[in-house]
Amino acid sequence: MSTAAPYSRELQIAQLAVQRAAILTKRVFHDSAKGTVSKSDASPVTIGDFGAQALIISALKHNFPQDQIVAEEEAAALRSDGALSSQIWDLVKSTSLESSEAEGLLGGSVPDESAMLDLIDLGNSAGGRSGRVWTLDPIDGTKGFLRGGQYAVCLALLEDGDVKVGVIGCPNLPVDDSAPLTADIGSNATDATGRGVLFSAVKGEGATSRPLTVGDLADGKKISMKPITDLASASFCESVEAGHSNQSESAQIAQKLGITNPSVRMDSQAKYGSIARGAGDIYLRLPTSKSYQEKIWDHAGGDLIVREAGGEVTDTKGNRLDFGVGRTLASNSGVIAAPKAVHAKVLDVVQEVLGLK
Ligand SMILES: Nc1ncnc2c1ncn2[C@@H]1O[C@H](COP(=O)(O)OS(=O)(=O)O)[C@@H](OP(=O)(O)O)[C@H]1O
Ligand SMILES: [Mg+2]
Ligand SMILES: [Mg+2]
Ligand SMILES: [Mg+2]
Repeated sequence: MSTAAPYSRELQIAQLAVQRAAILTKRVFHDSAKGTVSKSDASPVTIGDFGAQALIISALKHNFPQDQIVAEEEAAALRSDGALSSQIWDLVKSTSLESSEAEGLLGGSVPDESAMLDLIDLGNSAGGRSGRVWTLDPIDGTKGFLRGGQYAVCLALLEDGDVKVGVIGCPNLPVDDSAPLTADIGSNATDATGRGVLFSAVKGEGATSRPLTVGDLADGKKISMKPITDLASASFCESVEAGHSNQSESAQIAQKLGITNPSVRMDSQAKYGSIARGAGDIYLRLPTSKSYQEKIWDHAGGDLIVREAGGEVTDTKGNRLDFGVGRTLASNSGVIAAPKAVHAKVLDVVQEVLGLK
């Protein structure tokens, strides 16, 4: 007698929900009016972020009504801006998967505009150490999205603070797992043929990649990090924004490790997916300020995908990322992701340069 793979239903719903949301974000990218507004921390949010959040939460509520949701966006700004809200509603009501069977699994369309706003606000849970919590970044790397660079639609399931399922849709990464890591800022690579990848992982079951929206969900191929023995040939990636990661410290670390390639700067959790499939080797995110706390939706899926592909992910103190303390990674500082075989060496140099040892 065969038993279903663990979390198979959660994985299937998460993959379909991310696919549908990614279709919405691509529609927004090709539309000149992105409805960009500036949030209180001066970061941008677009109708794509709001629309993708509404569609994914709708699918989660339909399938897992008891689960908590921690998502990046909230509807407050839309409740006081009817024009923006109706722009998003136009998108949400007209975006669906081609397969009616898949649409049925997601619970079909959102009933009306007011329900859409309420769905967006269901992402306001506090998170924490107990129970099932989905964490969602409808567009990770909004700045990358706006400039035609990398961005990702990110969804993960935590159970008692532990990541069990991670799904990351990257519309602008090459499908080919062996394509070299490139910074493609402003390269107009968006939607070019051969782009769009869906990374997935279930705890204990490994990590996969597959084309984002083409083919059967069962088509996922196992991915693993590149076995590296010689750090001199390693490639490392980091944020585009200097305010998100200390790039002068990372350059010193790379030099001390003997890495000769310059860093590849790309937005979003596409960095985690890229190293998990061996297109790159190391992801460094070094804190720029003591006060900024990383958000759980910026890391949960990527943390699992890299670890299931044979990597190690810690903060700069060497601790595993702790997703059970709320909406942020309040007890962590920075991120160091690398193949298991070299992680300790990388961490050692990080701590030396940061004066942590
Ligand atoms: N000060 C500071 N420090 C560190 N991180 C920050 C900071 N401010 C914002 N953010 C979060 O960074 C998310 C995108 O960062 P990335 O490194 O993936 O991309 S980027 O190259 O920096 O754009 C970005 O995600 P999105 O808002 O989903 O785009 C933010 O959640
Ligand atoms: Mg944001
Ligand atoms: Mg983000
Ligand atoms: Mg975001």
